[in-house]
Amino acid sequence: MKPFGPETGGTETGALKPAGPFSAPERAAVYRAIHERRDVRGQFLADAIDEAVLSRILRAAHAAPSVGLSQPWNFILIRDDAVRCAVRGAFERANAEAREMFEGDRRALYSDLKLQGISEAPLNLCITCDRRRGGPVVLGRTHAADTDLYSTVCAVQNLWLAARAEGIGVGWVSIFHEADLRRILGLPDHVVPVAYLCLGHVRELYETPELEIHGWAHKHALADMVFEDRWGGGE
Ligand SMILES: Cc1cc2c(cc1C)N(C[C@H](O)[C@H](O)[C@H](O)COP(=O)(O)O)c1[nH]c(=O)[nH]c(=O)c1N2
Repeated sequence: MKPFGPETGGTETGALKPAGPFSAPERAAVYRAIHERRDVRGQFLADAIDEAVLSRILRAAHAAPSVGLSQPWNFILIRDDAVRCAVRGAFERANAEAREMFEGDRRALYSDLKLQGISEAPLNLCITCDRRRGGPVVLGRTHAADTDLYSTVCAVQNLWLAARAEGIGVGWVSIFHEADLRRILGLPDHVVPVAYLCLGHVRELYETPELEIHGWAHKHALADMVFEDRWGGGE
């Protein structure tokens, strides 16, 4: 079988199908994936990810919504140690610079944080956005140029949630000079590296975000984030 194909679903008949709520256990599973998803840096097991599992989570990413159905993403699967080693070097360079951007206690705390699992994770994956995908004028992007990037992030989130359901941990690493990633991965100028991800099986995950555990940041209450009708709640 060709890897990652063929597509299933999508009858293209234009027929509607029932779309009521999921059953209670199905809903619970969806919310569980959402609430138990974590950014993983240090819990990766060495076991390779089975191709069937990888295919399912890539298919979930590829099912994401995209502006004008442009599907601007590509998935670069990185297993070569030489490539990872170069990416790890790019991270170390940027991370040393990042550390200097924080002052005092924050700098010390930053130094203690583990912010990537590039070498430990059995698979690295770069999800890119082709800014030319769909041609010069894309429906929905005519007045919002960055919607191709937003679409790609939708694919990232789909993959992250599907991975959680499969017992695969995902860690997003963004501490790079973009030019370094471009050079190492051979990206053309019109392709943006949106997400560099580390993937691998995990047996355990933290219950709360690691940055919260280490006192770097805390989760905000939903009630503080919801406004009515206009910014700030309309006082
Ligand atoms: C765009 C983007 C970029 C990054 C991240 C996330 C996102 C969305 N995160 C993970 C981030 O720190 C994490 O999502 C939050 O701390 C919340 O934790 P949970 O994802 O809920 O575990 C992240 N984590 C990390 O250790 N190194 C990194 O470079 C990044 N970069």
